[in-house]
Amino acid sequence: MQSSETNPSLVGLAEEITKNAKVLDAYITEKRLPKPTFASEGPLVFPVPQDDHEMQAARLSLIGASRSLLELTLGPLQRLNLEVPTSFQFASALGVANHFRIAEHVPTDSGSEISFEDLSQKVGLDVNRLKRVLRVNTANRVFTEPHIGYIAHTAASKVMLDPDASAWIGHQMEEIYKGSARVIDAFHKYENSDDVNETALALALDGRTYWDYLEREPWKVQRFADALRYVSSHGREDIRHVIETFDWHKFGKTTVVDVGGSSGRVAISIAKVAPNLNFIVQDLPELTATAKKMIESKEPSELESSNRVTFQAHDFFQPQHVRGDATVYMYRQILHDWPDKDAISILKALVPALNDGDTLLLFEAIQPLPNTVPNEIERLVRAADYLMMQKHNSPERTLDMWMDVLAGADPRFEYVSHYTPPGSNDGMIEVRWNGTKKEDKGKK
Ligand SMILES: C[S@@+](CC[C@H](N)C(=O)[O-])C[C@H]1O[C@@H](n2cnc3c(N)ncnc32)[C@H](O)[C@@H]1O
Repeated sequence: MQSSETNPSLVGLAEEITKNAKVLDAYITEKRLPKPTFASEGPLVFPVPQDDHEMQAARLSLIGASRSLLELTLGPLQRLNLEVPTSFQFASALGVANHFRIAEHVPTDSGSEISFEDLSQKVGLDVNRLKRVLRVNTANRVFTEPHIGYIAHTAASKVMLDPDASAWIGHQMEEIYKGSARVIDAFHKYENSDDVNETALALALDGRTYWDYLEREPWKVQRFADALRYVSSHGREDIRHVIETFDWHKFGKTTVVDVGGSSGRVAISIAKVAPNLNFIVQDLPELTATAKKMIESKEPSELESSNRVTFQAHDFFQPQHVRGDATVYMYRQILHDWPDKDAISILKALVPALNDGDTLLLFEAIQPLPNTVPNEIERLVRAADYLMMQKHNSPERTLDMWMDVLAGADPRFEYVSHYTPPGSNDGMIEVRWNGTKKEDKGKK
């Protein structure tokens, strides 16, 4: 790490901010893109395309330098004693606003507003509580109070009008957030357990694993699928980073089994760019039923690719029964939900279906080593790993950790390649099944 990163000066950071802000502003002006603003007409996504790596790098530098400048200016004491604790109050108040669907009842026309009293009637929340919750949000630029007693949208509050974005906030604030609050309790109670039942989130969910909890509350299955759809189509989690850079044609005409494929969104996206591939999407019975309904309601334009996608209920701990037609088995963001011993069991359950030369694709984040990526990325990847610990007692894995899981499952899994596209959180690890390897070993 450069000393300018560990010991930056206020002016040096301000200059870096100015330099990158000018680059981005010139680009936005030249391309006639909408200017970023807090106002309700503002774009919901920073108006620079994801695949413009140069502009995204300028943006990342601007965010990084801005955060460093803010943290230095606050000073360590104010940052840790005030800024960090206040941030979870903002998160809580956002969760309340989202839960009561307040955004849907605030008029969206530019310049229009609604009184607290009228809003209280519409959302069914006591006016005093509503006012206090919303004023935390307005201080965070989610909604605004242009006149005392009246509420209007900002660009940020309009995010909650997207049902998938709202599902994501609901999943985070009504499920994940509860687990974050129980980490200390879980550490005391379960010490160094790596059991999926003994997590901070399980403590918050009456001892149930997240998947058990979902199974008993079907509408939350739908919300989780919607939340995944949202997060997988934005920013670093956008599945297109990997899908559009991977060579799907090399498999020829074949069937891909997407194990734990949720509502089939990833399979359908791949089917669009890979006309040679058919997909079987496997998931828990509740999700599979939901997915089938979602497919039926698809736009005609989506149907061409979704026709090549079928659904099957399958528990991935049970032996894989799709064999023969299928030569590729894909697991996207599956094994990161499981501690090593369970991830190994999941892969062992695949082995009976494999023929020599079949491919296993692990479509997963490959965790970078500390201090090898900009702090802005480091924050995200470490938070993701911490979340996996709270939720499933599982880790986000480095490449070496992935290799250990594969070796633990079966020595006949042979590493072929891995990569993480620029700007992507997801990576791809390609593995080939070498069915003759064990026999060779046996002859020795
Ligand atoms: C993090 S999600 C990933 C979903 C999908 N692959 C994607 O990338 O959007 C994990 C998925 O695993 C599924 N799942 C959990 N336990 C399962 C099991 N025992 N058998 C099959 N699927 C399971 C969940 O229902 C969920 O859809």
